[in-house]
Amino acid sequence: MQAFITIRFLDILDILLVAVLLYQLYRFIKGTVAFNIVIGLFSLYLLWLVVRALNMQLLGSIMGQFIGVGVLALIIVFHPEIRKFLVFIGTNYNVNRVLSLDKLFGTNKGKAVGSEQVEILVDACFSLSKSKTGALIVIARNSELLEQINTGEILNAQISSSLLRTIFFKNTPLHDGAVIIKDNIIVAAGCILPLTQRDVDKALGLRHRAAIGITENTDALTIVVSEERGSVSLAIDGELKRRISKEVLIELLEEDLSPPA
Ligand SMILES: Nc1ncnc2c1ncn2[C@@H]1O[C@H](COP(=O)(O)OP(=O)(O)OP(=O)(O)O)[C@@H](O)[C@H]1O
Repeated sequence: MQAFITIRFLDILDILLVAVLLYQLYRFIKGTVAFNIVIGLFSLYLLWLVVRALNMQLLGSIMGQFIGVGVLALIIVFHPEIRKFLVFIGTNYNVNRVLSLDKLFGTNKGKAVGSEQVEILVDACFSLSKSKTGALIVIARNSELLEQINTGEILNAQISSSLLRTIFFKNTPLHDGAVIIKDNIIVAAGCILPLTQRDVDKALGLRHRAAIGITENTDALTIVVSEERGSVSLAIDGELKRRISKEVLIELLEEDLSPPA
């Protein structure tokens, strides 16, 4: 007897790819207003299917017209999200890790920040925390962050605790904005980062929103020192680990900055 449904390997791959894409899309829009819009549109689509199944002509044709222009409307409404999503696909560290030219040609640069520099960095952060000096330090990994670097002042200086404390010293020209570190070098200071659009704790201000924002679409890590509370937090993959101790920060940095196996 002929099997009623035949499932090919490609069908399974197809379903898996759609599932991964939907999951990435969910992660991307979760907590944003786009999530509510998607739920609203999906409910409308389900309603339209029911209306069609019940053969309700008038309502069906009105909703059909609406759904007919739906794709165009979606592109217009979600223009910023679609742009961000495409950038995310292109710069996401997982994709970069798999397709990395460095890896292909065996020129992997190793750790973005060496163990010695991690210690200097952490010392500087806790010294800033003690004096309640606000700071925002981004460590770039595979993402180049050129767009953000270009908004600041290029320094290309060795990582040193005194330099970091000087940069963030209140009322100096470079204390506003973020420092970006790449390949063991302080590349730039006074950089402007994208703010997260997600619903975060209302107690978090712009510095913390910027720390989260840059890690949502890139594989960068961000250390943020609160000027108000003196607490130190670390943002990774759009999540903020708040009020962490010196030991935990060193541990997390060592773990996350290790080159991919
Ligand atoms: N988009 C941005 N990119 C980089 N730095 C930013 C950005 N927006 C704000 N900042 C920095 O954050 C500072 C303002 O921080 P704000 O007090 O709003 O944040 P916060 O999260 O409450 O931090 P704190 O706990 O230190 O007060 C600004 O002076 C500026 O240095």
